[in-house]
Amino acid sequence: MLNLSQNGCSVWVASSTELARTPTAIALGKFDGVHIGHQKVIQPVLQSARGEDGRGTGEKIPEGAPIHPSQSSTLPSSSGHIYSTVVTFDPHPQEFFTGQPRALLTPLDEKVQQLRSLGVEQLVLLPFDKELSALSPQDFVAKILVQQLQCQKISVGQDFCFGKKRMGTAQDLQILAAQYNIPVTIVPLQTDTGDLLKNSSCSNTEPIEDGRISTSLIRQTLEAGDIQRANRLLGRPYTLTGVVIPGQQLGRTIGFPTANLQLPKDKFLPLQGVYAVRVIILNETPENLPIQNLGVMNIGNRPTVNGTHSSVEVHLLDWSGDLYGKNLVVQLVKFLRPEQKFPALEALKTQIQLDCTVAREILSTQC
Ligand SMILES: Nc1ncnc2c1ncn2[C@@H]1O[C@H](COP(=O)(O)OP(=O)(O)OP(=O)(O)O)[C@@H](O)[C@H]1O
Ligand SMILES: Cc1cc2nc3c(=O)[nH]c(=O)nc-3n(C[C@H](O)[C@H](O)[C@H](O)CO)c2cc1C
Repeated sequence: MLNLSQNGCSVWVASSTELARTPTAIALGKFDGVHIGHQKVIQPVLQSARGEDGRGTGEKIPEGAPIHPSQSSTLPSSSGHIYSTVVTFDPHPQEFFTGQPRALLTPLDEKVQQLRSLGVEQLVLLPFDKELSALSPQDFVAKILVQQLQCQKISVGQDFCFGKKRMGTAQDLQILAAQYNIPVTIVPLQTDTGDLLKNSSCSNTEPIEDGRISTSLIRQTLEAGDIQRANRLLGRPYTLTGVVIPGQQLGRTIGFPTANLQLPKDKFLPLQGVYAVRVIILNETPENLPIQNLGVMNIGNRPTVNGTHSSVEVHLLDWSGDLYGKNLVVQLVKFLRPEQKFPALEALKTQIQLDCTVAREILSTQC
């Protein structure tokens, strides 16, 4: 088990049910993106851990309290505390069935950060393998949720499916869990009303998409470069988080040094091209408030300089200094243009200058 801790707040990440802290209030799902639909599913388990629904005492575990991993096997909590827990699958079931690695909106570290900011105490990663995928819905509830995780309450989205061949529905879960006196909240699917309203005023020959907020919709939206919509569906900006690595030291020669980001290899990338972004340089000292900078980012192969591989690089406006080895959080705000091959570096330089002007204008008006 891995304890990721920052500012005294911890999310316990248990890679097996034996390592989980119990009893639990469980939000079940894949939760890639931790978007606003996911957040609604997670909400009820936070309430129960706070004791607002009469289950559990709501007794607070001191933030960052050191818990030794050897103490952490399904210990019933002596305080009566119910751990707000997200239970998910690792690898993503689709990756298991197809054998193809799947790019994620929120790779593990980012998912943990997002869950922490919502107030989740524990993330349990169920190893998705042949054995787990063959469990019947009845066995999944009895063995994993009840026996191993000592679940007191469950929350799922309306389209949740589980067990062998995805046979079990959210309603089945409700019926099965009722046998153990465990209440199940089924959260209705959230829709993107902003776009539904827009669609309803469009010509009626266009297919009206149902606007259901989903990981796939956000991936499509990012692939199309519609960052504003993706951010609305996520309930926060889509971010690329990584460490700055050295490149060919070319950027500085054209007056635009760029921090090259190394991202988790399973991070989902949006449409290639140039973006207006905000950049947080993560401090080594957590007491200091992180500083937010304005910037421009390019995702692409840099055809003008005969680049051989795709890179993600950011130029910070009105900033100078050394970023090598630092961790940056890049928040995407708006797609500006596709990447182009310029006949000469001078033309690229003129274009980047223009990109900076446009980005400055956008970033001064949009969040
Ligand atoms: N405004 C700025 N924005 C981004 N990086 C900056 C800025 N000012 C200074 N730097 C520093 O300069 C480095 C980038 O310089 P430069 O682009 O010349 O070389 P590089 O890292 O080898 O990248 P590339 O291969 O893209 O040229 C950054 O990693 C950072 O340490
Ligand atoms: C805002 C911005 C826009 C860029 N646009 C392009 C582009 O259109 N074509 C290209 O080949 N490289 C582009 N680059 C990458 C550029 O070639 C690279 O930063 C330098 O050559 C240094 O590696 C861009 C970089 C930035 C920061």
